[in-house]
Amino acid sequence: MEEDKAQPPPPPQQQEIELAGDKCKRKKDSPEPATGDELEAASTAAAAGQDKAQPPPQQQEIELPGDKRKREEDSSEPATGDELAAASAAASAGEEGGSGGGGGASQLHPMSKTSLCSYFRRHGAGPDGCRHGEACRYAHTDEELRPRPDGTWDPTSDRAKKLRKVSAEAEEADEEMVTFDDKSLDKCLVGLPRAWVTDRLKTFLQEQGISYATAKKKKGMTVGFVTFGTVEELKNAVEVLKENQSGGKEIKIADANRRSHQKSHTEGPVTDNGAATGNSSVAPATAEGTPMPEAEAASKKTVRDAVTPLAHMTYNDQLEHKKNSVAQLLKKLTRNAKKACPADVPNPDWVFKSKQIGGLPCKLEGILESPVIDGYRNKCEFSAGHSLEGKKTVGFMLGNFREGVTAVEEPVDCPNVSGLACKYASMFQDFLQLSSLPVWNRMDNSGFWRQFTVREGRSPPQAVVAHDAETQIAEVMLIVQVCSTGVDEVLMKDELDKLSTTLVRGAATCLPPLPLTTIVVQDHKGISNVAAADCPLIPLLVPKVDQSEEEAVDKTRIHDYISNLRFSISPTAFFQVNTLAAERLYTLAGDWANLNSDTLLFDVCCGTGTIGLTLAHRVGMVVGIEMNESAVLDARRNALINGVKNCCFVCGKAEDVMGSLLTEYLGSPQQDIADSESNSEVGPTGKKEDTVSGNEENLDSLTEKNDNGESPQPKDISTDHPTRVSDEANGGSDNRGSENLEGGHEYNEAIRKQNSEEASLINAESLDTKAADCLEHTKKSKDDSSISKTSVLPTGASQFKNFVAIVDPPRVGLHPTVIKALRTHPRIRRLVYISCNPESLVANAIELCTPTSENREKNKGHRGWRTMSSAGLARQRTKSMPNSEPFIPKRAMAVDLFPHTSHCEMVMLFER
Ligand SMILES: C[S@@+](CC[C@H](N)C(=O)[O-])C[C@H]1O[C@@H](n2cnc3c(N)ncnc32)[C@H](O)[C@@H]1O
Repeated sequence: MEEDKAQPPPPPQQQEIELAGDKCKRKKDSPEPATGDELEAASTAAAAGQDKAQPPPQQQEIELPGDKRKREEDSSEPATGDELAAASAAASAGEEGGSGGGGGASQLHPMSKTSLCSYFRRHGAGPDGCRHGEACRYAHTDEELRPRPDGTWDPTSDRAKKLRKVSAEAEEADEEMVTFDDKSLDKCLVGLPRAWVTDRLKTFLQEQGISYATAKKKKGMTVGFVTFGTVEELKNAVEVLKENQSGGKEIKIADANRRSHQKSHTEGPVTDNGAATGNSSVAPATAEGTPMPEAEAASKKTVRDAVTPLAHMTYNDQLEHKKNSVAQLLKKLTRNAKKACPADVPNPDWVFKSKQIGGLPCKLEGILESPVIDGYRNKCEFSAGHSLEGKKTVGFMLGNFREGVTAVEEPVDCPNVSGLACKYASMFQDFLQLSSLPVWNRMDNSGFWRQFTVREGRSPPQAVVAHDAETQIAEVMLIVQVCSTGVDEVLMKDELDKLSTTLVRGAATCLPPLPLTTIVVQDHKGISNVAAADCPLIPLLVPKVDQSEEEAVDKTRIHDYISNLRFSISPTAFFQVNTLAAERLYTLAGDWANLNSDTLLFDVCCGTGTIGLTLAHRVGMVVGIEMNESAVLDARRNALINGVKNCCFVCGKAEDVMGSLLTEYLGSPQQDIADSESNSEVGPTGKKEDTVSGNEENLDSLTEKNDNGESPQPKDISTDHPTRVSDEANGGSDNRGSENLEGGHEYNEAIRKQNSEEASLINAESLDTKAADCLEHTKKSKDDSSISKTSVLPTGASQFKNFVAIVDPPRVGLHPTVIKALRTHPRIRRLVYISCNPESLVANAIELCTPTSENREKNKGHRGWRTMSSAGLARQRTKSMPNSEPFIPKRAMAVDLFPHTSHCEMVMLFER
């Protein structure tokens, strides 16, 4: 924080660092007085151990908790050890002060009997020992010992030793002494080498793969201050530092609080994750047009630093940096699995072998680079807000709102953003200058214009002439997020029409003209940044001559290509932001999954079906699971437009449907595989046909139920689709809150139309038998219980021999229920985990790979889970994991989908 230097040194009374639970003053003559921006450190964790390597007195700026040995200068009470011996000797020479002696408790000096008598300890009573007997002011036994006025015990006493042991054990068991909360990301590092300067600290953090927002080392002190961008970054740092010591000395992280007078004057942490993705809601801290507060103006962060913090490195260095970070995180898996392994079970082999590969749980095979390094993002979410100068701006936030940073700056010089996206952002920004409606103010949650998203789709691969990412963009979807609360409908419609005209004209007048496929308005009335999936969408159709209504509806989607398949993408569906790198990612996952025509592949968190569909030709059948209904409709449409017939997609939360789907397709986890095989007979086709009792009956009843007594007909999936769309299509209640918007009706109508259009296309004939059965099955999968009731094994499902799951969850990772279902189903032998957040991958992997014991613990509710690290929580959960064969981590590879940022995808193979 450069600006610190400009500030005058604080008065001596500000030159303090407070460590939690123990206010310890720095010496006033400290060689490095705390500057005005100094953090007041409140440490709960710094305590134990730090006092072991105390510097010479003149260097000891900080006393840490546990160092409570400070004595009043005028105290007549010596400490234990030599001082005590000396004092005792003096006492025995007749210099007894007035404080010792016997007498009743009421007359006791407050320090009397609060230290052990070293003479008595060494020699007992008698001529060479303590001659004072009961009158001795020091305690002769632990029983006689009294607590000191501050509640502590003589540190040499058994009692104190026991307490220390207990607290050390508590610390070991509960590493969460640091607050893990996104409101307390300011931390101090204790135990750093004194000689280090800030740059050395930064290098150290980088070497260890610790991401952070800001770091500062106090010269000549053992303390540094680090502000993390996210709780994940903090948790990683805690884990890594526990393992990696500097100069043989452990570095501890402790909570630190900014001095109150500093709070409004320090820069907020800026996360690395590229504001490009989601630093959406932005508001000016001041009235429109008023410059930002001094704190923000003082910020020297550029939007490039905020969005692409690695852009200053060469691409090779970026890759190296990411690979190292991933390696550090992977080591956590080994450590935690070892820690969580029950006492009555030996550590797994891979844990033993990890020593040969530097603590890694398996080989890290490197990092796949992105085929495109600049302008690769096919989706940019620009915030609408005010710049530092108070200008209405469309771009990226410079920092976090919670830290008081609300400034938005234009996306200049952010190498991950395409020129096309910048041009559209600039058009929208120009429009805002003249709009009569205000930009969103996050301070009071008011305003109209909130966010502007540019989504790009590329030409089919055969049409690509040049390898410049920009020239491949063939379709563009613009999503304008507004908040219609309290806004006059006529005015709003007028403004949106004007905006549409501006964007269409702007695109046409660019040289060369910019593609523009569709403009959609999203009406988000909530406070949070992220709009709900069912937030009303209003198409502002791009006017085109001779465009039929049906085509216009279709324009609310764009298309992109992966592995020569065409993907239709609706406004809210997830699609990897770096399409070409995603292609590599999916291919790698497919290669590791060891697929063949006997494989039934579960594509968990499948989005628009990208993974399952691109791998469908390598497997017997794919079952995709996804909670976003638009994405599921996209996935089904994508299967259709690419002629893929062996995929089906289930709409539901994986945690609600996974267990039942596995039981449906693979049989119950408890059921012995051998039994199930012996229960199956080989049918006339040579395929095994399920003869598990009850299935036929259930099949009959299902047929009955479905057909209502009529002969089987292709189903309109919109009529019994388990999601809300189907409810709407059935004339059910529409809770999208869009009835006040003409366009809301229009879009909902469009959705209905799409659904029935798809329904007429997706029928039993267009899919092969297995997938059609799956579709039938899906219709029953509204919730877990309904799935269980529908105990129909899809025709042909029993023919598969190889059951593989490829999971690609969101940042939080897989829900524990999904992990448990996958782990406890013995027929899932292979699992490929694709992760955009190695931290949550590690947590999930701990649960997948830690051996379990026959004597499993009951779930105790995990008190304190809110403050636990994800790894700590995962360890706790392994204790109640049903006894089951653990997976073994086999190989891992990082895949760089996000050049210039610190983010990285990972693929990891687990087998058993
Ligand atoms: C990282 S994306 C992966 C999507 C897809 N595999 C792809 O590569 O395009 C994660 C997906 O998981 C979905 N999702 C999030 N939570 C889920 C849950 N609990 N159950 C099922 N799907 C979920 C999201 O909607 C999103 O589409």
